[in-house]
Amino acid sequence: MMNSSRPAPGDLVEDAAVVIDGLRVKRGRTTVLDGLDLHIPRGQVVGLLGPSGCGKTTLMRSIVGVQRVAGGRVEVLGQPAGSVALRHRVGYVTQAASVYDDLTVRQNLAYFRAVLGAGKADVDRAIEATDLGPNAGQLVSTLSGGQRSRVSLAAALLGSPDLLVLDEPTVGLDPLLRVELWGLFHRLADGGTSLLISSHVMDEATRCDRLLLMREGAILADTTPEELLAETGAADAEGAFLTLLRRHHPRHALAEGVEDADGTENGEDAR
Ligand SMILES: Nc1ncnc2c1ncn2[C@@H]1O[C@H](COP(=O)(O)OP(=O)(O)OP(=O)(O)O)[C@@H](O)[C@H]1O
Repeated sequence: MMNSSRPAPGDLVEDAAVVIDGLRVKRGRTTVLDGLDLHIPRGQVVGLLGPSGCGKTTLMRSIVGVQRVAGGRVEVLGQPAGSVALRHRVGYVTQAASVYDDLTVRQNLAYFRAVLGAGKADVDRAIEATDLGPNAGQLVSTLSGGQRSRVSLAAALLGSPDLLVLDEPTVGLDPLLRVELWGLFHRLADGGTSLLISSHVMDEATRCDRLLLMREGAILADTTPEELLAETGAADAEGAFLTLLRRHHPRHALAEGVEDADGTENGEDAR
């Protein structure tokens, strides 16, 4: 079933990395999330996919505890989101690289390691994991966009957090580097880390263990890549997402003229 990982009343969710119950968030005058329920399993790579502005960053900010919420419950690793006990257990990489331009890669990581109180060996481990060895002595201001975002990722790996929340970590990276990063994400998950990774590149969906497809603040599907394709009959994640959109918003302009996975026109009566 598509929503099998959502918590139902009475479900055992102790095993979840994140449990969200009735989350409501307003940003400015907009209600971005309006009663969202979610259950993110531990030790898996979970993709959060959806179009720009659907609320992915807002959801991630709520999970890491930096978003003011209007209602509901967000529990992370058994603690309320944002609690002090989670400070070293949750790593968050925002879309904008949050490292110092006037320090080298290694100096940045040494600084964040000291702030976190992580072991000294962590710096080399993080540099190696993100393939930044050749750039370790380079000032961040002189790095390419992709290299800069890898420095932020390296900083998030310091201290080996139990949950990594990564907001579009592969944007601007070349295909080879993307594949390598997805390999790293899965190695981290194999070692027990839980990862929530947002993207609006639909073909990255197939690289995740589980998928959350989001649209206008709601979770359209909470599933696996295999289930998603089987259930929609689509050939790829993009087609599957369009099929789901049409089911939920049959009159949606986006769907107009788009062919369904079965080759039929996207009219109101196609399903
Ligand atoms: N500070 C803010 N004040 C008012 N509205 C905001 C604010 N930040 C975000 N929003 C609105 O909240 C909605 C969700 O934004 P959010 O950044 O969570 O989307 P997103 O799915 O992460 O988008 P993207 O993929 O483009 O980063 C959008 O409609 C956005 O315009």
